[in-house]
Amino acid sequence: MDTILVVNAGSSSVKFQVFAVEGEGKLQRLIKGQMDGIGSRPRLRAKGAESDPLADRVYPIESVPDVSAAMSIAGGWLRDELRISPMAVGHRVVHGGPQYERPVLIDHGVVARLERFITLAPLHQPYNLAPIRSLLANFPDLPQVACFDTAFHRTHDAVADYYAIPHQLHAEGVRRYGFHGLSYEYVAKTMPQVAPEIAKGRVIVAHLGSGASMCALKGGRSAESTMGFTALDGLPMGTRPGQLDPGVVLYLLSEKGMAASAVQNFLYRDCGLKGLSGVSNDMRELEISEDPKAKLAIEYFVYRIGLNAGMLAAALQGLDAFVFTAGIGENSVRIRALIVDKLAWLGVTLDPAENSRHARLISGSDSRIPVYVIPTDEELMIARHTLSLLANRPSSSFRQERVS
Ligand SMILES: Nc1ncnc2c1ncn2[C@@H]1O[C@H](COP(=O)(O)OP(=O)(O)O)[C@@H](O)[C@H]1O
Ligand SMILES: CC(=O)OP(=O)(O)O
Ligand SMILES: [Mg+2]
Repeated sequence: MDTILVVNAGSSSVKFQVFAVEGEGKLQRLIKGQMDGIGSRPRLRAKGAESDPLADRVYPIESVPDVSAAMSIAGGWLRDELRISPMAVGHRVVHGGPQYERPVLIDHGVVARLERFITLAPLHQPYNLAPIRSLLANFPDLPQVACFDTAFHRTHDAVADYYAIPHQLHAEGVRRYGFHGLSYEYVAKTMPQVAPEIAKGRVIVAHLGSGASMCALKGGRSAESTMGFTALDGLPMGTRPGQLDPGVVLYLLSEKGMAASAVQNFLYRDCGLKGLSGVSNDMRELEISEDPKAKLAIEYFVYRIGLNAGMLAAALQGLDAFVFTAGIGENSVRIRALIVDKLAWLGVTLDPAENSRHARLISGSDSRIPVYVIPTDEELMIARHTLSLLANRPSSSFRQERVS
């Protein structure tokens, strides 16, 4: 059976999925798993196509020191116990810089170019590249494809991606990119089945997970995003502040005497919901906390989403639908209700019963525009890209290149 392995490596986990390639390029999910708790309590968990449990194993902390080690344990399990030998591997790579507008087949040159963006995505890029390097070293003939969070946003009007700084810096790549593009692409591709007429129009998608951003879609293409040069900008997130006056960074450097590396760590790991609440970066814990600062963190999160919705509606010159996705957007009844309340000025209303049962359409029957919940699937998007890139190669003969 031909299979594609998809890897989504983060700072403390490696998520993976295996898809079977069926006739006419159809993909069937076979395995969904993750190795998390790297550096704390390493644990491999995986389920089959019917959510049947396939593995749940805990490892000694010293045997899984980093993402590469996690990847080799998960890879060994897939290869040795499940006899999976993929014809290709697709990876989520968060930063593709100005050059990559679409997924690309990986070679050493690609890896070297992507390494340049490590400082622009320190929470993601090093961990995205670690499994790529280790597979390239161990299986040099195995086709690997990099799929970028930034690529989907390359359809912005040029003016949208400038900062008001001297032009030379823009030419060097200091510009707005936008992230979560694989998630937005999946939602944009799903919209025509959900609401064909609206999919041609103006839609705001709110990807609310550990990282959070919003995207303005016009006719299924990205027109604006709340994120910019790095995944720090825009909405407040689990541990990142979102929009911040650069004067705050100057203050930390000059008044607090912090080194640049300390500021980087602070902005990526200690701010956002975690910093503001002092309780947790996890929305579930904030929702059950009685701490007034946890309530403030939720209020701030919702407030900023409301403000940014106004900005994106202006970018689109109107709005035909609003979509929630990712961990918080797909699961939190309360946060969705609070956000819809912030959209009341647009004539948006909620159907509380439909919201409570996580229906696809959660707006009220009198709402001026519909509000949807569309669960995202970045891994399926990566598998689709990987397959189509392989199929379009001039000399595509996968079977010769499989790992044996
Ligand atoms: N039932 C829920 N209620 C509220 N928040 C939830 C729920 N389930 C998951 N989340 C939140 O979703 C976030 C993680 O989202 P996810 O999309 O998985 O992020 P990532 O892929 O970036 O790790 C966490 O803040 C988590 O608390
Ligand atoms: C780009 C980004 O913020 O990704 P994640 O939500 O996975 O942290
Ligand atoms: Mg995510």
